[in-house]
Amino acid sequence: MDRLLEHLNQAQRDAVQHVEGPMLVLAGPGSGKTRVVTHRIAHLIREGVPASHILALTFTNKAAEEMKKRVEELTPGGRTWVSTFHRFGARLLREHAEYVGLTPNFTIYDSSDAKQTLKRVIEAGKFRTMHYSPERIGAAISSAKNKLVTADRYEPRTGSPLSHIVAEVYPAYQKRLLASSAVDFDDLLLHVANLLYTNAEVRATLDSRYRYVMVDEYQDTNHAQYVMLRALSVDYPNLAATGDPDQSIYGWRGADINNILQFESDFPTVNVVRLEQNYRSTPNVLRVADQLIRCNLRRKKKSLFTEQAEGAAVRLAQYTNQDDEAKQIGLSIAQQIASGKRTASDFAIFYRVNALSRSLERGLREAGVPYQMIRGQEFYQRKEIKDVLGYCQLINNPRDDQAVLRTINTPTRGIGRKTVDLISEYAYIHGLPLLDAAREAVQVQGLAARSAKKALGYVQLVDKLSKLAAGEMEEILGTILEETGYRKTLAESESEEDLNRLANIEELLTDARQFDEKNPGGGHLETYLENAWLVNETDDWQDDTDKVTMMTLHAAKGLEFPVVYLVAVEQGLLPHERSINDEDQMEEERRLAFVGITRAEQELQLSYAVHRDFRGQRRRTVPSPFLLELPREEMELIEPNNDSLGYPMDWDNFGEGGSERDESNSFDEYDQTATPVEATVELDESRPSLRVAAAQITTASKLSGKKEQVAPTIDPDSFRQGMTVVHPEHGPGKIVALSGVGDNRRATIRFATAGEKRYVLAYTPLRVAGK
Ligand SMILES: Nc1ncnc2c1ncn2[C@@H]1O[C@H](COP(=O)(O)OP(=O)(O)OP(=O)(O)O)[C@@H](O)[C@H]1O
Ligand SMILES: [Mg+2]
Repeated sequence: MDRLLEHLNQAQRDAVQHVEGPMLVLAGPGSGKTRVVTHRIAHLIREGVPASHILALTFTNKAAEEMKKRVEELTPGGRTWVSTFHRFGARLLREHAEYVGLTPNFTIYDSSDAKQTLKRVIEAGKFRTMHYSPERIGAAISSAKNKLVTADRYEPRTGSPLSHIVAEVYPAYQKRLLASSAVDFDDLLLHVANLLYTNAEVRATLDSRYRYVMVDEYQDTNHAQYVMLRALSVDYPNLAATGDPDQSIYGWRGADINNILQFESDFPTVNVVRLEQNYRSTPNVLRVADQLIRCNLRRKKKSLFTEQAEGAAVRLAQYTNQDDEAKQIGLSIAQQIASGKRTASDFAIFYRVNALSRSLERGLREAGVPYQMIRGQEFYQRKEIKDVLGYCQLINNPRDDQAVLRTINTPTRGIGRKTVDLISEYAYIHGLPLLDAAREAVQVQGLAARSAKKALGYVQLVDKLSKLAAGEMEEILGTILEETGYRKTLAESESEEDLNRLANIEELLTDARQFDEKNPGGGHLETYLENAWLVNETDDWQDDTDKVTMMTLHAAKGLEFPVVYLVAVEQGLLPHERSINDEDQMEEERRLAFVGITRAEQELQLSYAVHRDFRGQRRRTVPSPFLLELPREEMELIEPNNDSLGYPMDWDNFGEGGSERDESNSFDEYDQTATPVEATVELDESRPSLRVAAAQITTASKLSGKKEQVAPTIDPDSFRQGMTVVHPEHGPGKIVALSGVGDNRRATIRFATAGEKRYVLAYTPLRVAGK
């Protein structure tokens, strides 16, 4: 048998061998949907379809990379586009930026930059926002964008004061973004969908370029994504979607479950394939999952079977409090590892919101269990990182006003709020980007000559940095740190916080160096920035290290682990408080629990604590109503040591408890909005660059001076940006920037008398000052 089809069942083979026309693979968890996507790509290439005609889209970078890896294993050398929707959107938009009024070097604002911009728009326009926060207004704009309602078509609704405010603010916000040549995350999809919708020529070109479009996790597409996919499947209607409506968990981000339910009416000739065999989980896990999801009324029934043998009973554990929960789970994992039965990477712990992870971290740490927490973008959200990248943004896109505001007085250079306001006003009147307005500072009315001079100094600094744009990333960042005085300011500070910041900056340089190794030759500034902008939650996840994985239920989608712990299955947390009075949202919460449960291969434990400290309050919890929906007769119930509990556990009535609960102090921690922006923070010592290697350099003067002999004894890796080194001829100098790797590692050094010089480190007799 054909090796590609060998490890597939008949239904999977049918899907993989489908070539022309639309296809929908509708199937439950663990049935091989993702496997079908990768194998089908390989099959298409095998059938002679050029790899460049195939586009595969999914939702996280991690999933996209995983797919890319599989496809490369199956068909080495094929160059298929496997990407997230947002990256794909960014790519198309750069190609066609002018159609939507952007420049190709546009900046992508993360949610905090977008929020700042919105705040400025509200302030500058003196909009009467009443009691609506910028967040509320921003969420309403985002929701409109996801439904493809552009600023000029937004209609206020009678009876909705918020919509009247949005109708005023949204166009002003959009105008401000365009003036800065910037987009927010939603725009990446909105602009592209609109472009495809309104420009027949571009649409036809792209439709014919991407003839075979595949989408995994189709149930999570929103309207904008749907329009994009439809537009790319008109002349070549070979759209293949795989998904499971029971796993639709992004309703709050505009995902529209109807996209999958309507697929068959959108494409009447669709080939619908159902996969019914689950290869992931034991029958025990599947029965629990099935019982739960049956309680959703708005769903299509699916059947799922497994040939796996009966496994361990699913456990339902009750703990005294969250510390007990964390401690017991930590100990249990430690024991299983110690007995040799499992390794740390076999385990995953899922929770509804990130804030629940703190006690678990402690529990694992105390039990000596290595773990990694998946928290996404946090690193790129740090102030110091955003500050430095702000300069990069400006080099890449001088119209980016948000980047000017971030950097103009960072580090402090005596440009005060008043100066910035006056320049902003001037920019507004003359329709100029802020940087250009600052360039004309002497003409700004009311601006003191001294302030104008400082503003000009800033402009000159940016101009100087802009000359670097084509360089390597490590060199660009190093020069920014040096020229702006950013590093110096941090290094001279005595505060612990600044030292941490300095360490993060070191890490950024390491990150840049790794990037340069993968993208040699320089000139990749925009790609580097785009990677930083479009980081997702699971990006930092290392699946090759032996650690327990801790993540939110949302991040767990598509993954699988031998042993899964789902914690804090409590009313108000899972289901989340905000969902409790809304049947649709309750169904989505149930789907979220279903996603968590179906990640388990062999063992699953659900748990809740009787008391939980959350957001500074201790309260008696109510177990999740979902627990009542499970087949408890076949589950193993684990009770705590009841001495500390003070009352017996009443399994039949446990849903009734919680009378002590203080409703006014609800669990309203809702960090869903943070999902697209959060980084692995695996304790503190994790980042390699924090361990700045001690510089050990053998000076070349001890050697004969011949290059061949010098090279092997110098360790170019031990030089760091900002270090003071001594050159035998020019004396002491400071390393301004570094670039290149190995024997090609170069340094730009600024000497007190000899000015700036560039050296190949391996061949230059330098020593670290003080050594
Ligand atoms: N025919 C098969 N034979 C053996 N193993 C299989 C087969 N098909 C899939 N698998 C394995 O089953 C597991 C689940 O497959 P996959 O992740 O593709 O399922 P899925 O339908 O995408 O699940 P989810 O809905 O959770 O995303 C994987 O480990 C996969 O390698
Ligand atoms: Mg999958």
